[in-house]
Amino acid sequence: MTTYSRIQELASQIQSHSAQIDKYLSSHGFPPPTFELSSPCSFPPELQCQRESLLEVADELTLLVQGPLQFIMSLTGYEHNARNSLHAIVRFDLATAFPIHSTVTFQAIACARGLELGDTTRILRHAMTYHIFAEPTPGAVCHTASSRLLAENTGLRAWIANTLNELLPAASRMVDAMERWPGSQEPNEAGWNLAFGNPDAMFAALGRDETRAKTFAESMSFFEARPGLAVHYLVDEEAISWGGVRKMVDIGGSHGKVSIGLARKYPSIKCVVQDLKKVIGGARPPDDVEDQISFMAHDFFNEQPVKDADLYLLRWVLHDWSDRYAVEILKALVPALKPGNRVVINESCLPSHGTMSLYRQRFLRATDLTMKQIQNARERDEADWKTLLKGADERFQIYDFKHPAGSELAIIIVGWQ
Ligand SMILES: C[S@@+](CC[C@H](N)C(=O)[O-])C[C@H]1O[C@@H](n2cnc3c(N)ncnc32)[C@H](O)[C@@H]1O
Repeated sequence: MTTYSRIQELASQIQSHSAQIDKYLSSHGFPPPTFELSSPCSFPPELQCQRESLLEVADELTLLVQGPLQFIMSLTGYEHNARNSLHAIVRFDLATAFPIHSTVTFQAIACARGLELGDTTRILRHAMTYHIFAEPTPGAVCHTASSRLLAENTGLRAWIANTLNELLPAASRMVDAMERWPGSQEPNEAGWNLAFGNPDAMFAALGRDETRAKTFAESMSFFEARPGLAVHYLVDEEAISWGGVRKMVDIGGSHGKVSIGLARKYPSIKCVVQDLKKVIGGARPPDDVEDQISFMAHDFFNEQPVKDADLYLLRWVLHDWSDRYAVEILKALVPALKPGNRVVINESCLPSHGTMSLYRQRFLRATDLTMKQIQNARERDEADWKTLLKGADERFQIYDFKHPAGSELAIIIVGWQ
């Protein structure tokens, strides 16, 4: 009997997944993916699962074939520079320095942006190793699908700028912050504070810096537009029996995206959107749901003033805070709660041991580290959510953890006894 090694098994799975993807693309009239300028910058959403499976096995194969030594050395020795050429491309706006369909010289790009020729060439040639720009003939530069995306997508550029201006310096000081403030739960004792020599918590500090706050806001708008964060996962009747909800409070609800979605779907629901005064300022509901939505300035560390709601929502709020502060936010809600009320927490839920492949966990675990690096905040798994709620008040009872397929956020339904 022939026995196959793991790398052969993986290679055969790669073959099978790629064939299925190819078949779907060709039978639906999509071109096969290439790095060329004309290649679409994303895949049809129906291929999401198949692509994830392919990426998962391809990742394992790459790591196995590299071997531990080459893999660790590549991560530390050069992969970090992938971000640095991208940083330069965004900072100096190199992707818009020449028309999408033209081919120009390195010199022309350097001149267009007032940069030194040698630096420009080195940055671009490094980026080209990731198929960001190409050099079709010696000394000539043209766009690829990736560099075109950088030229045309302002949200993506804001995302990169925010990540590399704020998050990368914070990440690089995480271990120093761990040494200086071991186990700290304070939002102003994180890598970000050491990186910028700033004694204030990142969100507060950025709020006072108009330019950085604008880039942060644009980058979050871009990030939130991803399909995995769509509000329909929460607004669907399958997630929560919204039909029976008379009044809900969207705590830290920003400009009311969820409430607007709910009000449009359930004409009898009333929603109060709470956020900080500076965020909610002159916010007004859209005309078609103005009778159903109201905005209220409220700091969620203070006692919840709306006492007659039947459901309180915390969407994507608690992961911005360490347990010490998340408990305070939950405690401030307690005086408003009555038996039969529900609290819905819509947040990431880290997988329990053995329930998700290491490859698929990587994004979630990386996000968890980012939360630590910026504010000593965190992502949580089911056990962490239980501990957090019990720590706030024994009367919180978790009824259900829902993980809608395709959603990046779990729906945690909590009752009040
Ligand atoms: C990551 S955003 C989530 C927004 C919204 N819930 C959503 O799902 O899109 C966190 C929100 O918490 C708000 N926030 C931060 N500190 C707050 C506070 N002390 N009181 C009320 N809202 C606050 C922010 O202004 C922001 O709108």
